[in-house]
Amino acid sequence: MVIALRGPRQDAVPEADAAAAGIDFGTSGRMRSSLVPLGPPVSQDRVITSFPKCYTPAACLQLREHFHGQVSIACQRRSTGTVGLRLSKVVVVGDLYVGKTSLIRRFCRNVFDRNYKATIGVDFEIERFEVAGIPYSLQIWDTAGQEKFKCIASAYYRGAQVIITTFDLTDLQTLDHTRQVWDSWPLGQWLEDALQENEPGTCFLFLVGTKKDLLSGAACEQAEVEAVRLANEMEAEYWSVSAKTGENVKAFFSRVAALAFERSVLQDLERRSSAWPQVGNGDLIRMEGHPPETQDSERPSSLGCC
Ligand SMILES: Nc1nc2c(ncn2[C@@H]2O[C@H](COP(=O)(O)OP(=O)(O)OP(=O)(O)O)[C@@H](O)[C@H]2O)c(=O)[nH]1
Ligand SMILES: [Mg+2]
Repeated sequence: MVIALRGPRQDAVPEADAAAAGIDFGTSGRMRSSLVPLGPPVSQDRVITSFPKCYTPAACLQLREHFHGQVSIACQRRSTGTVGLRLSKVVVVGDLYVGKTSLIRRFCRNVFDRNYKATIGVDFEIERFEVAGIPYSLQIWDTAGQEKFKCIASAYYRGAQVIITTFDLTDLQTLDHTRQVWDSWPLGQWLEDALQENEPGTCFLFLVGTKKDLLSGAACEQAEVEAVRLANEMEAEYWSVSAKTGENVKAFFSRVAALAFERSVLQDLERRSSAWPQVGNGDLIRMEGHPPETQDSERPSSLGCC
């Protein structure tokens, strides 16, 4: 089977950097290592210092204005484990022609092409950020909307931290379709594939309305009422964007990066706290005196992000 997969653009991950970081793109463009290249500092517009705001409070699952306390402390101490070395996976799904590729290209390359070129199979971009002083990278997967390519795309959904479900604000059939897909979960097409490949509750879901530039303010608000309702049902955060004008695109991906980063750090803290080495079989050692005090702030209590 031929898998159509295009790799990251060469200027994003220069081969020399990739080799230094142990990344091998081979001839297919497919990356074989999850190490992040040791490149130059990330560009200024990828530096996230404060918790990015949501699009609207009604469409948002969490209104916090700061990073989780444990995450802030871990970042200050630069004890975020392997988070800065790994790639977090973001998968963009939705009907054909809704603007998935355009959205990703606007963010990653700051370009917009009005000509439609259907995505064949899957494609990905790697985008480097610095979040709260820690390097962080997203691997953003663009999938094909055309039915005949879906089986290829579904193989790449595994391990996603974020699923971005897109629909076209000017074609509400694509929102209806998203609803049908959601309502028929666990049997509904692309969301089924994306969610089934991942543990329940481990992915952030976003619902994104595209082509905002083509609607008047009033028409957009009208379309958004329905979309926000569905987003709430899906427990997804809602955004409206335009790849053509770039409206909300950077703000949206900053939010995606910050939420995914925060969860990665919390998961890493939890993993490390549960992986303390145990000596012997665990019931032969008796502690005398008082155990050393542990600060509550150092102990991750849950993975909850609110
Ligand atoms: N005006 C406007 N047109 C857009 C916008 N986003 C995408 N388009 C246009 O919509 C068409 C489809 O965009 P794509 O990004 O290729 O759509 P896609 O979802 O990737 O399609 P598939 O790869 O087939 O699944 C193209 O002609 C784009 O130029 C937008 O924000 N505004
Ligand atoms: Mg596409």
